[in-house]
Amino acid sequence: MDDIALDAAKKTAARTAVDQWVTEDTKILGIGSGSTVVYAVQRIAERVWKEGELTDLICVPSSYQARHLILDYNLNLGDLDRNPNIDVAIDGADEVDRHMVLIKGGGGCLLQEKVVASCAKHFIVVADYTKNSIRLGEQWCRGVPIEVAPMAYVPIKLHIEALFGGEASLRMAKVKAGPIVTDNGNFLLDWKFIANREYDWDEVNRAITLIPGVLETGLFVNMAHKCYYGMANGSVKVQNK
Ligand SMILES: O=C(CO)[C@H](O)[C@H](O)COP(=O)(O)O
Repeated sequence: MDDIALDAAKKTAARTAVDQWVTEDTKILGIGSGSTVVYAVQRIAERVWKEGELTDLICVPSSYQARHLILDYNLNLGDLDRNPNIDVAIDGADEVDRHMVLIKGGGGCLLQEKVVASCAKHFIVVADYTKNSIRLGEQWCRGVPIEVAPMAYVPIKLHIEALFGGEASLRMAKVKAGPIVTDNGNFLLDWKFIANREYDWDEVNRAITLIPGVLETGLFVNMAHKCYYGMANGSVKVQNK
């Protein structure tokens, strides 16, 4: 499947989710990050600017990327100070398992994404079909992103490896020299867990979150309400909890 077909799948999933979940009753919308969410924002802008709907909708971003998208499409920009009760949040995912546990943070925005999702009554995931797995790690090979305080990344890495095996490595920037610095000024570890080991992701998430210096993990457990996958044949598959 080439990039054009994958993009088409992302677009169909995002547009379908927006049309099913964003209504005139939706006052506050959380906006996730990544390439699939761009199509969701485009569809919202189309409904606001071409169809004259949703004119009072306030969009709360989960990253600088999301903030810029909201501004670029001239939508109403909100924030959690003024809009802490979100009706619906729409976001992408790197992988989703059969229990709707997500890996997020491939784009490095997991901390704010998890905060925004946690403030939403309904958290809706949009993705192409390559994200839909039985088990985590089946298709996504880059591990679980973990946002950490810069001075603590080595002890955290050693702690995670001792607790759960695998290998956690510091995410390096591609253009800038040195590590990626997140929107919040932190570093990212990508923890490649042991494939084929049965992990209890809720327990793993709680244990990693308790390590001093960990800000957040990219494991989203019991958060997603529904996942929309754009399929290779042009249809949309909906996964429910
Ligand atoms: O978690 C994320 C960013 O931190 C993204 O939602 C995730 O990486 C999916 O991105 P894309 O829609 O580009 O596949």
